[in-house]
Amino acid sequence: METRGLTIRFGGHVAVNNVSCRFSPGTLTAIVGPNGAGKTTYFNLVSGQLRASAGEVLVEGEDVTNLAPSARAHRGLGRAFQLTNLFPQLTALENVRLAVQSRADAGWSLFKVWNSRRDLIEKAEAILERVRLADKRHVAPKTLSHGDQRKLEVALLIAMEPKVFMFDEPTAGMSVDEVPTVLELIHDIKQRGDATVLLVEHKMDVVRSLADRIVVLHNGTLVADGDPATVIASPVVQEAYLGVEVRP
Ligand SMILES: Nc1ncnc2c1ncn2[C@@H]1O[C@H](COP(=O)(O)OP(=O)(O)OP(=O)(O)O)[C@@H](O)[C@H]1O
Repeated sequence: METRGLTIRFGGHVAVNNVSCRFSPGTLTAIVGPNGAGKTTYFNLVSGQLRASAGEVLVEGEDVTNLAPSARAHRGLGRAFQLTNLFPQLTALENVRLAVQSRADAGWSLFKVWNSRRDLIEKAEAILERVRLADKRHVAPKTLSHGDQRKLEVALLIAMEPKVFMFDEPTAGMSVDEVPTVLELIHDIKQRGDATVLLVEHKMDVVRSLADRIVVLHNGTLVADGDPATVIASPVVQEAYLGVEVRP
């Protein structure tokens, strides 16, 4: 996935400013920066929730800039959303079943398709197992703990088999004991295949433990890009992101 000169203006304010960046399969890139730096807006531009004022988004060389979010999702851009795409009246397993069916172009009927496609059932169950939710398969999403809801979001994303996984602060609001599992799942996604993983994250310990590369945004502009140790040590990050005053 690649963005070229990606820019959005809100009135006179440039929230994302001419960001050109290429992300490779098998790599987890953390996008960091202070509050209001433009990280979530950049994600919105990539996934299509916002339309760019200028620039392009490319997936495997194809320009998707003018496509709606659903069409971008079909091209392989997968973004984890907080339960907005869940069916609350269905169980965790049924939700994953529907996502698996949708990916297999097997339609949206839960019963008709389900009885004839044992392979899809097994796939949904394997995904729930992979995200450590097998024992909660028959539970309604809203009764799950916050951490388990996040795991279910990851399950739905895995079911869609995207080329690019996008996580925006995946551990936000989670209790301390729930964090490691979700981080493990994200690590596992990167390890398993050749997925491109993008992570917006404030917590530097999380970034350090997961990222192969760090991109820093500041006032909408890309100000640093490289391997974690180099980027974290760079004066621009010490000053702009960590708030350390750097003197010559
Ligand atoms: N729809 C909008 N209309 C006007 N301004 C917006 C809109 N969306 C974002 N902005 C502005 O764009 C800038 C970037 O916001 P954004 O939420 O992308 O930052 P962020 O880096 O994700 O911050 P945080 O870490 O606090 O989530 C901010 O100044 C914000 O106020």
